Amino acid sequence: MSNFSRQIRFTSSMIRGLQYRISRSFTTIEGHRPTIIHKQGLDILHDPWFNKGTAFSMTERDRLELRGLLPPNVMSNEQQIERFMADLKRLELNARDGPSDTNSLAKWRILNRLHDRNETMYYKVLIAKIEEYAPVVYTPTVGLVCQKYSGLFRRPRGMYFSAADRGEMMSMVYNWPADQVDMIVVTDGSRILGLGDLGIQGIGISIGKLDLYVAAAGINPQRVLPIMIDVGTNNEALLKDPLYLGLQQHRLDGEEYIAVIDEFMEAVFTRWPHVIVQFEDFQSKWAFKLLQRYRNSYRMFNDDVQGTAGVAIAGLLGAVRAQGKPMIDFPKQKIVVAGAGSAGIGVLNAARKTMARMLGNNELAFESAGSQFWVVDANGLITEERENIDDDAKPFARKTKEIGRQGLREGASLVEVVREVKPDVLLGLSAVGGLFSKEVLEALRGSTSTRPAIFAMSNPTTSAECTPEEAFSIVGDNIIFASGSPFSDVKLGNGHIGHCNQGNNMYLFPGIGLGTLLSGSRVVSDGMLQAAAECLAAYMTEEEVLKGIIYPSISSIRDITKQVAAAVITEAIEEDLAEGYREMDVRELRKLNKDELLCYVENSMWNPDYPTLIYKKD
Ligand SMILES: NC(=O)c1ccc[n+]([C@@H]2O[C@H](COP(=O)([O-])OP(=O)(O)OC[C@H]3O[C@@H](n4cnc5c(N)ncnc54)[C@H](O)[C@@H]3O)[C@@H](O)[C@H]2O)c1
Ligand SMILES: O=C(O)C[C@H](O)C(=O)O
Ligand SMILES: [Mg+2]
Repeated sequence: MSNFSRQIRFTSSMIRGLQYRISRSFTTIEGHRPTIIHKQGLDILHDPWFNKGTAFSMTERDRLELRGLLPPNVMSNEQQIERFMADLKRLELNARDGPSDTNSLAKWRILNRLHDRNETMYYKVLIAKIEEYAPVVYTPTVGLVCQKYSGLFRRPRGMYFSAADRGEMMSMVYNWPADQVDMIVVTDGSRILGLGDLGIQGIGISIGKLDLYVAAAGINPQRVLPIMIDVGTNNEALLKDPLYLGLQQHRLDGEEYIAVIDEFMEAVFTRWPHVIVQFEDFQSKWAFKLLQRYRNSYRMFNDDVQGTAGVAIAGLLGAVRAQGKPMIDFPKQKIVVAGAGSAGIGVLNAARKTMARMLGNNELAFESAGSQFWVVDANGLITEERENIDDDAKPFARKTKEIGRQGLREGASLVEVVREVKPDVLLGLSAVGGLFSKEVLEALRGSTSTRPAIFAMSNPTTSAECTPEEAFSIVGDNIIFASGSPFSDVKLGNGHIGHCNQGNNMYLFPGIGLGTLLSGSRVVSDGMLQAAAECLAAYMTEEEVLKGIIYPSISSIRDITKQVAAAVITEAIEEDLAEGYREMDVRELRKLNKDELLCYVENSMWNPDYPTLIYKKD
């Protein structure tokens, strides 16, 4: 559409200006160029990208034929937000007993309606109050939203490709109005958080992830696209629900399934050759296969496999430092992992590689690193005796002889494994709420570590393997604790605080996406992912980790994302993958020193400021 192309042209010239500024100084003052639009009056007020509501100045109201269409008192940005927040604050006052599902959903509705009518203000609120509202637009409330999506759906957001669209996708992509899309988050709804198959309703997770792309990575909201690929659902309740909005058929499988995803990938990359596609919440069965299928030919990554792995590595290294040891001691950690799905296996592979690198990066080192992990799934401890073992889990199956010596056996329960292994780290990616029961946590008291670490990473809150209260009260005040969904810190008896870190892939995926975009790399390489993880690990100071703070606060997510993106770009340049982005071609990119690169990243981030609007006839 012409609006979009105009916007894009302006952004290009802004980047040119930016290059100039980078060469002159490192200030980040963004000149606000006007935006030319081709609509007037009510059409503007009904367009969430241009609507400023009561904040339209009188001159703009005259210029855009808005006079009389709004109440006369022009509000400042601050007043506008204050008026909006009043609704949300009322809800908070009504929720004295803590957040209830009804209350969280009510907050989501209020924010979602704002998103529908005024994008700039929505992101202004989200960025300014990310600590308060990430739990509403992202985990845990987004889980609830997905569970109820068929009922909550009002206005469409994003695109739906279904099994019924086979053969049509190449033309369907042109129904999306934007000529430029930077970031797609796609799901098939088959494993939404720890809530299982939610079919088409899983689109909520793509929307939530992209909200973080805008808020944390400053991706322009006009260039993000949430996508749901509806290949059916195996959720019997949804199949029977007459109000379910998706295809009421069982999921496609095998070649038929792959054909749909192949067609989708070809279609989106034909229309937007530079887009980055993040795969989200695909059941493990497909997560790895699709990643292997596409990662060398498309700009894509799987957040659950690769983003989670990096966040876990950063946390695991933080836990080593919190024990007062150097990171290089990581290969000595004994790690029990509960869950061998896309997330668990992703973490295991990355942790093993990291250990192997520290041990000398040879075959022997890789073998030796493998012996630091004990993996427990729904059928207990995984050993070489396991029948029909998944190829992805096979490298982590324990040898029968070895575990015999440890007093363990195939299928041993989690509590038995923890009791016998006495691990330094207990990490859960099982999607089973409460899996780290009193018995399991009591067994962890026998850990040989001075500061055992517990990662209850499953989402949403109801799927967390344990709460921080349970962990601190049963295992002890000295533990390190992280959970996937947010929990409050715990007050410990001695007046100290038991820190509840949020170990969530939100600390990496926005930076991986932004870094890939700005580097112009055609693929997301292992090295780029590793650089992202190392950057997050290095973000925490010695003082913080010794206090048990191994992940940053979400309030600094924009800064973390900037650093991660710069690390990803640097690695892409080093691996000769970078091709540059728009006017910042790779030669220019190579010339930037570290500070200049950070400045370039920051200047490339979209900020939620109302642009001056100028009307021009189409
Ligand atoms: N914190 C994060 O950033 C993050 C990132 C990705 C995924 N996750 C969470 O991880 C969870 C798992 O995701 P996934 O894609 O790997 O799911 P999945 O369903 O593929 O895997 C779950 C695994 O847990 C195992 N399991 C089930 N019951 C168990 C039990 N009683 N004891 C031990 N293991 C058991 C299953 O056998 C399977 O191996 C989800 O809740 C998801 O929200 C969190
Ligand atoms: O969505 C999240 O909060 C993290 C992760 O991607 C998950 O699937 O749980
Ligand atoms: Mg996910």
